[in-house]
Amino acid sequence: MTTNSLSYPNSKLWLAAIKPPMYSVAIIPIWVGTAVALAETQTLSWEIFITFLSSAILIVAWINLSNDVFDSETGIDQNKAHSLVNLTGNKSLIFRLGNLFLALGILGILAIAWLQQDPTVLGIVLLCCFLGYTYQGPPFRLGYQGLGEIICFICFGPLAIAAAYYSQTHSWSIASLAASLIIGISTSLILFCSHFHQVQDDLAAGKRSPIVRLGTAIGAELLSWICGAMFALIALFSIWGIFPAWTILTLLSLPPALQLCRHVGQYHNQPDRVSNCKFIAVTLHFWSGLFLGLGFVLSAL
Ligand SMILES: C/C(=C\COP(=O)(O)OP(=O)(O)O)CCC[C@H](C)CCC[C@H](C)CCCC(C)C
Ligand SMILES: O=C(O)C1=CC(=O)c2ccccc2C1=O
Repeated sequence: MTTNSLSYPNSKLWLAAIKPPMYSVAIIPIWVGTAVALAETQTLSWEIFITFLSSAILIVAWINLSNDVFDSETGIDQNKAHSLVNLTGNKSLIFRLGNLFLALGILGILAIAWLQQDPTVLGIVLLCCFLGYTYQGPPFRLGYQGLGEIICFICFGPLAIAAAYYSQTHSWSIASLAASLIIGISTSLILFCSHFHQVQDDLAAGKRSPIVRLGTAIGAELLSWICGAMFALIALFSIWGIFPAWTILTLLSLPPALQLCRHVGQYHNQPDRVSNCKFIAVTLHFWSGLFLGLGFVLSAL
């Protein structure tokens, strides 16, 4: 088996660089927006759903590849063996590959806009891509000011879910807006958790992530409050009748939420031990999003 200078098998480094579980952030908002549309209209265009899903995956691939490119320019990824730029030693290849994914992703959304003779979805997705660029690309690099979580919330929550819902219905809805708040929170939690183990590297590169600003102890406490608020919102939206009763299924994702809060609470200041918390947050995002969408689909039957 091929190994690198740190004696990690190269296959593991490549998997860590490609981050397959992270593509949950592309799938879930399209699934939830489409599920709300199905529940409200009893109709579903599979063609639009599959095209939107493929485009979202390609766009998230672009944001990840370009993140490695832009981070290689600021030096923040110097110690990150699983950066695609460090692994290949070819920044321009990763940049061009990322741009190809972006172009293909936008092409899929263009096809939806052309098919429906309506540019609304295209406009929303282009706005997402621009905001995603401002997170990491020059001259903005807003992630370095600690603004990543807000951008993430807006893009993967209200914007992505409104676009997925609109692509099916050509209208807007309160339920889809409420669902987007839940998905926006759970997606931002992933980014928030990804900063706990990177405080030293972030400080050295001048990146003032929320965890650099707050410290790991307050960050861990805030994480528990945000998780609590997320489940409280789900319960309130169900009680108020904005969500159908079946969405109570989302409570089945409480175990990963509890695991995440306990794990970060215990190890917030131990980078080696807390480094996997991002993937517990992905598990929470995946299951809560899956059950939330399922709740809407079941209510349509
Ligand atoms: C690449 C992202 C985070 C990595 O951040 P960081 O540099 O701290 O981590 P590493 O240590 O791994 O280098 C994700 C950033 C997401 C961004 C804030 C918002 C992106 C918006 C998307 C373009 C929206 C896609 C919408 C689609 C689902 C229709
Ligand atoms: O590599 C990462 O840490 C992340 C990649 C990514 O695409 C994403 C998307 C939405 C929220 C968080 C994250 C990451 O943390």
